[in-house]
Amino acid sequence: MPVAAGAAPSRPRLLALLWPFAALLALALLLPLTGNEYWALIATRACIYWVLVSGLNLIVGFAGQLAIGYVSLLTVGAYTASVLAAGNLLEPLHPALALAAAALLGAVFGVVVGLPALRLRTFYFAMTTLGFATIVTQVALAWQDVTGGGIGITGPSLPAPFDTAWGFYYLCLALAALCTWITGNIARSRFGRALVTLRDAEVAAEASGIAKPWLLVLVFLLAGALAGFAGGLFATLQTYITPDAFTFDLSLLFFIAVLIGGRGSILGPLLGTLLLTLLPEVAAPLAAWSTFLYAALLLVIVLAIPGGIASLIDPRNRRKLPENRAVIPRPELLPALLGQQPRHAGLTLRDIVLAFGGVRAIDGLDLDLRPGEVHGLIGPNGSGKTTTLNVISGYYRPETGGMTCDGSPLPAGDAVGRAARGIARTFQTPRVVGEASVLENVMVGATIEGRAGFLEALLSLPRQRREERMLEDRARQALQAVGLGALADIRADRLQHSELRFMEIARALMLRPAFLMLDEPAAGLSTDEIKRLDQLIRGVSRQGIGVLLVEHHADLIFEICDRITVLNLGKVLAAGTPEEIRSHKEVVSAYLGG
Ligand SMILES: Nc1ncnc2c1ncn2[C@@H]1O[C@H](COP(=O)(O)OP(=O)(O)OP(=O)(O)O)[C@@H](O)[C@H]1O
Repeated sequence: MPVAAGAAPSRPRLLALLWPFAALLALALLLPLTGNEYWALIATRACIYWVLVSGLNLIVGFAGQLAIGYVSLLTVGAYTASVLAAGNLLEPLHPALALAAAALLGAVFGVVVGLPALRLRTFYFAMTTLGFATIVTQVALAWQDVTGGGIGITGPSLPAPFDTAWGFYYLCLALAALCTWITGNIARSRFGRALVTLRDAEVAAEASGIAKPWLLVLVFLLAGALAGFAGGLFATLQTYITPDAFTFDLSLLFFIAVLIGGRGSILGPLLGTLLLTLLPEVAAPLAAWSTFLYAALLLVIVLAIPGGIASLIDPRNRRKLPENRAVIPRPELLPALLGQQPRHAGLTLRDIVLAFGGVRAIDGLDLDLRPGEVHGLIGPNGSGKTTTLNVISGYYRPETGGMTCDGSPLPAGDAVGRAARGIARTFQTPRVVGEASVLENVMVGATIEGRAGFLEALLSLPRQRREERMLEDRARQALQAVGLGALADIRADRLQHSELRFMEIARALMLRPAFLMLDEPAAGLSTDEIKRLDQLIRGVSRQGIGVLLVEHHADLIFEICDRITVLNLGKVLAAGTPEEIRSHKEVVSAYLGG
């Protein structure tokens, strides 16, 4: 039921997805029937918090960035709106314009706060967001002429019909609903899937051509604008603000609302925000203990339900899976999925050298990968096979040597650019997003084909919806082809190891690649599964795709490869057809044995 990052759902699934939101909205619309203005105040506050948390959710819950000090953007928005409406800096602005300016400044500061995330990891980034929150509060205190310093400043007051408790409540409710809709749209778009893939499987995201900096900047812009706007609304609700209103507790509330809600969900954090806003009211005598209550609630959720509220309400967790299921690929579906590759010049490596400290992992390697051929790369452990794959896919930058792809140079060390050159890969240990469905994981493979921009995704415009439908159809086709069609809507972390290997192949095929590099795809597979993998790889190469196969299963290698390169201590020990390799004396004694 949570709106997880993912594919455009079919109609019954859409209804299942939407009814909790519709029920919450119906309850919220009926709230004025209570006639109790105190509830109007609490519910308005919950709506305003959600405007902020909905954006923060994309950063924390989807992108996995620990932005703890997000109260700073609420502060920036609240002061911007108040100062501009009061005319302390310029001529007084209309409150609506002051709120718009708060969103604008929030967006700018959102990016400023977010930029360190491009370089810093987890806790270091969390610390910078906290540092920023302190700076903003100090500026609000010190800039007395404008902000009123410790004495504070009057918040904007909106004109009729928003100048009554219920009038303002309806405005905030409409804005909260709008935020739910737009962030849900992002979550279900290629941008949402890209965010969770960057969070859980960064190398797989890069291999699919997903560029982290741009994506994060867009999300920081959006989340900052929402937080700034929420700040303006907060100042309106409070009618008067001082720096004390923006406590660390409040920042903690926003952050914990996302965590207890669950990562990669919209409904979970929405319920988390409601819970945390209502909790101090229900337990009013414990108000002084609110930080303690938040921390205790967080501990209970983390220990008892690590996936948060979202995991409790996610139907993909409950659907029973057949016990003795088998992956039966259908290579006959590959022509429709992949089309026929146009003839191209292949992929070449010349004189590649790469050393790690004193270890020459690759030492003068030449390799030619031709279209429509399966090229085996074999050798003992530590001979440089995976390193070769990482050099081709741009993760490692060789010290010397050059590469070309289809006749033009392949720049070293550009992992994100490989997808656009038609180079796809799988990993020795499958890199997947466990909390996303199998279908969503596979759809990530064709992220770079999306033409609809962030704004189109935000508003779910026709081109965006059309592309999503096409992408979902193709991903289902790819899953049928590798034999996982029946598991498309299951969470990936419920799959067996062998199924994950086939899922990674489906994700790579989504790119309709010119070259496919498979890193030990048969590892952990049963004999039957290896036979089926064999059929699948042959099917792929028949479509004109050049396959580079790194493998330890000699039977598979000699069965399907057109050419084989044998590495030893980073050097080519032998290269040729399977027959030539089988009768190569040094290979037999060094690697094949006997
Ligand atoms: N990131 C790294 N830092 C330091 N040394 C590394 C790194 N990656 C690989 N090596 C070293 O480079 C050599 C080649 O490693 P590589 O993983 O490419 O071998 P491989 O043939 O793929 O082995 P396996 O079959 O065990 O996967 C090894 O000696 C390994 O220890």
